[in-house]
Amino acid sequence: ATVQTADYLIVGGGTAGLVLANRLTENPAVSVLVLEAGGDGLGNVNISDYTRVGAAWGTDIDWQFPTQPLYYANNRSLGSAPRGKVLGGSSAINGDVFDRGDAREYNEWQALGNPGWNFSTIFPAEKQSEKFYPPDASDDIDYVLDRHGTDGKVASAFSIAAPPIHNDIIASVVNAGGVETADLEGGNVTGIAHVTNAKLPTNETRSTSATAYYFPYSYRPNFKVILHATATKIVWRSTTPGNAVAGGVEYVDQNGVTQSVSANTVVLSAGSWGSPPILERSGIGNATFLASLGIKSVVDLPGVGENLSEQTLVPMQWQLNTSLPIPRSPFLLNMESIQKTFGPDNLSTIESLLDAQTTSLSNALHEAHKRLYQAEAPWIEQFIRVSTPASGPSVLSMYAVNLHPLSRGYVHIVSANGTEYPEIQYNWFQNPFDLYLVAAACQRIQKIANTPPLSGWLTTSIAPAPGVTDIAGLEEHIKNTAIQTNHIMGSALMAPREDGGVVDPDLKVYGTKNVYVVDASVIPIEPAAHLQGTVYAFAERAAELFKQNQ
Ligand SMILES: Cc1cc2nc3c(=O)[nH]c(=O)nc-3n(C[C@H](O)[C@H](O)[C@H](O)COP(=O)(O)OP(=O)(O)OC[C@H]3O[C@@H](n4cnc5c(N)ncnc54)[C@H](O)[C@@H]3O)c2cc1C
Repeated sequence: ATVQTADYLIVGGGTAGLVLANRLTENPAVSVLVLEAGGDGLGNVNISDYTRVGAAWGTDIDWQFPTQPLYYANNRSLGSAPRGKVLGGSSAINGDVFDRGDAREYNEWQALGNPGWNFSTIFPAEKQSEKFYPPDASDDIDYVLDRHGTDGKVASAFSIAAPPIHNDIIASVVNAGGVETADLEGGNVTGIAHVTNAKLPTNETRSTSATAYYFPYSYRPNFKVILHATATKIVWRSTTPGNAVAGGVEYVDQNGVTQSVSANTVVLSAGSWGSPPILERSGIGNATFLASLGIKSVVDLPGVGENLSEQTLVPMQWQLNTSLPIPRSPFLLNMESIQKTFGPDNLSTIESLLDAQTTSLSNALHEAHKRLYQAEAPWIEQFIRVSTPASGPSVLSMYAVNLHPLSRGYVHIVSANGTEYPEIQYNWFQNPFDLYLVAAACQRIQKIANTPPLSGWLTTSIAPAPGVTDIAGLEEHIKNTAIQTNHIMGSALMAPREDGGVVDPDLKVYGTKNVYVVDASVIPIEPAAHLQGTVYAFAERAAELFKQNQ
């Protein structure tokens, strides 16, 4: 086997991994080696054309992770779930929405026992990651420049001009008691506004972590990437209890041959379904579970693979009375608190459901969610777009997204075999709070749709069927139609060890001397946003920490 060495070995050249690799290699004295299971993706139009959302799913640049049937949603199967298997990772195949979370959410990262992780450190990291291109005045899209970064690496811009119906959608949200905001960035994510894409407007191509953080810097001699290299497990130099030392990583190359690389520091950036399985195969996880698979325990860490969080998305759609001359409009996002969703007089049932601890959510996370509620943090997103099929009238979609689900799933290996898919269970709606909340969110969307001037555009409801307006009927609609946002996180939680944590605030895995996780799996509280903007900011801040600790 070929042996290469580096100061830092980063497993996964995805969204977070390439940010860290880029920032560390700014110092020519530091060498970084990235192992990426996929290829470079160069020339793949399903990556570069950001409007082709979904075209890459099910192809060779998608992992196509199998998922378990949803026990609490009529045992429905979602089949396989997409994750990017290519340089850039999921930033290369995602929906390309680019936005960030609320200050109240980032401050809860710190309140959970992670000093230094709060809005005052994340906001500068957000700006550091972004290069914002303001829209033309003729596009009729508001923004606030100082909420954006203008000097960072990920290009962001609004997509095409908004059609006139958008002003009526905004007016109906306001008429139904909501608020309009000029720009959802900057830490107060409340109200309705347009949202940017990660794209370079000069040539209308997608900005990924590979186009932003790798390709322009691949000339650096200290920044090496091995493609088609699937890491299987950590190779230990010593397994002294409480202080295990990694010597490197084993991987399978494109010919199926096992190779190894050595490094002073091992960083897992293989994503929320990629990093926990590598830890488990390396002996880090629930010791009893690992013993059942014949794996010797190195660190007994029951939080590994647990606490998997995924925001659900429920379709609410109406037929328009006209066919608009656009295939699809840009996205509008309306972010609202639970108090807004229910109205002030209808909170008692949801409060008692929120108080009940019925899931595997740790007490610390449960308390954090209660504080978010008290602070009236954004909790429900309405993800809004108008699209026009090849024939027939246009369709208004106002998806209901639960930003802070209490139900938690898991990802665990099924054998010690390094390339076998893990078992993934989302566990949606295990906690009745989630189902009831989303049903009320659907009613809130129906109220907005029935409010002028938007109501004047709409004919029949497509989803759910016309007349389904009561909580019970909407709960069935939710169970039968909820799909992923693909914002998975939390499966290698940054939290105190006694609260199910896997990494400490320096992102170091408990019980090890030199193993870290830097990807969405450590993020402890969901942002009121689509996840990539937060992952970029998180990884920028992680890189700062690594540099400080060098
Ligand atoms: C279909 C889809 C749509 C989405 N839509 C949006 C959206 O519109 N807006 C938004 O903000 N967010 C969106 N997201 C979420 C966002 O893209 C992710 O949260 C984010 O990219 C995750 O970053 P990450 O670094 O944790 O993982 P990833 O970017 O997935 O990186 C993990 C990397 O590790 C590699 N890897 C995994 N295992 C191994 C191994 N064993 N050996 C070597 N390499 C390995 C993978 O190939 C990949 O390159 C979407 C995600 C998906 C999948």
